[in-house]
Amino acid sequence: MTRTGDSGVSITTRIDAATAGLRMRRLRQSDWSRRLVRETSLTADDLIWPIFVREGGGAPEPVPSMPEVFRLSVEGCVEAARRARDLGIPVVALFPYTDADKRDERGSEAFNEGNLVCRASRAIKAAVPEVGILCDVALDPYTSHGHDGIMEGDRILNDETVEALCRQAVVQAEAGCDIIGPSDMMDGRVACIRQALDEVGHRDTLIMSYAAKYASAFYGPFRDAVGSGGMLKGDKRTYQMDYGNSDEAVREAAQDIAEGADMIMVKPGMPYLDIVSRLSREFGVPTFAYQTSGEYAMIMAAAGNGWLDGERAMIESLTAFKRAGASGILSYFSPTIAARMPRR
Ligand SMILES: NCC(=O)CCC(=O)O
Ligand SMILES: [Mg+2]
Repeated sequence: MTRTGDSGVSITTRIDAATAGLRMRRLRQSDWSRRLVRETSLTADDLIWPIFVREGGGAPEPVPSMPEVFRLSVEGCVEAARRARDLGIPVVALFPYTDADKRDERGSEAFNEGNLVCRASRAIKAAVPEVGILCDVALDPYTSHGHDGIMEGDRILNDETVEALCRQAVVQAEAGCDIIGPSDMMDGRVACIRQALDEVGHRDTLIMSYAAKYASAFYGPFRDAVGSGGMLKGDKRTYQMDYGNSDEAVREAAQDIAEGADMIMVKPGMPYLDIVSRLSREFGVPTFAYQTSGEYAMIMAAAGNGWLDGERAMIESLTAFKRAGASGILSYFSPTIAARMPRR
């Protein structure tokens, strides 16, 4: 059938003339052609799975604001690491739930070589050595005020905090942690941590710096998960970045790379894809994105209400990180996704 416009010229002729015969929809007409030309795809190799560890044994404990996410015993973490290995997920990231009675002003529990993260790390290394372990370096899981550093009045002290972070990094590396993830946003911490690790012989321990970590509303459920929700006094805007800034992220990343970061990270993820894209292109250093607890909770809540297809939304969101230039993603969806993904 030939349709004609007002002038009597066929629409087909007009479109062909205007597009020089190029019809973009040809490539989208079937599943095989879409698969054939797809530019970006996701595999289990792209995933880092953040897990929450708690004291005691027994069943996994649900995190109310993160449906289907649980706080695990040390033995549960070992099970999770086995699952990661079986699913082809290269790395698990450990986050401790710390009871109020183990927290203090200076976050001393961070240097306890028998703390939860260290015990979980040792247990995983012993049982599942083929899975990488990432441990955050920051004091917030251990401070009574919920800040990432040491406080004086209402100020977070940079240099005193960096000294503490170096001790924390060494304790974690001693416990088998493969990747140190400084998430504190103090200045100069990457160089000091690198030096501290090297001095005690941990030259091969990697550093993935949270280079551009924004002061964000998207961390809310995570703070519940690790028990710092109610504790935080004020906010983190004097050390985490202002969400209006992009050039500043470039300067932050340049600094961390110059100080010895092997990999960099942007956090949060979905609202900051422009930053992921900019940093990955600008530096060509492996760049990761953290799809935060708030992003996870949004998708899960909407899916739980039947407002969107959760399965499709999670795959789309994670693929978008790769399209933006991320080498990989820290995501609470990791095991669910990996179970549905082809292995490279
Ligand atoms: N340093 C780790 C985090 O702050 C995670 C935040 C989140 O998942 O919301
Ligand atoms: Mg910095």
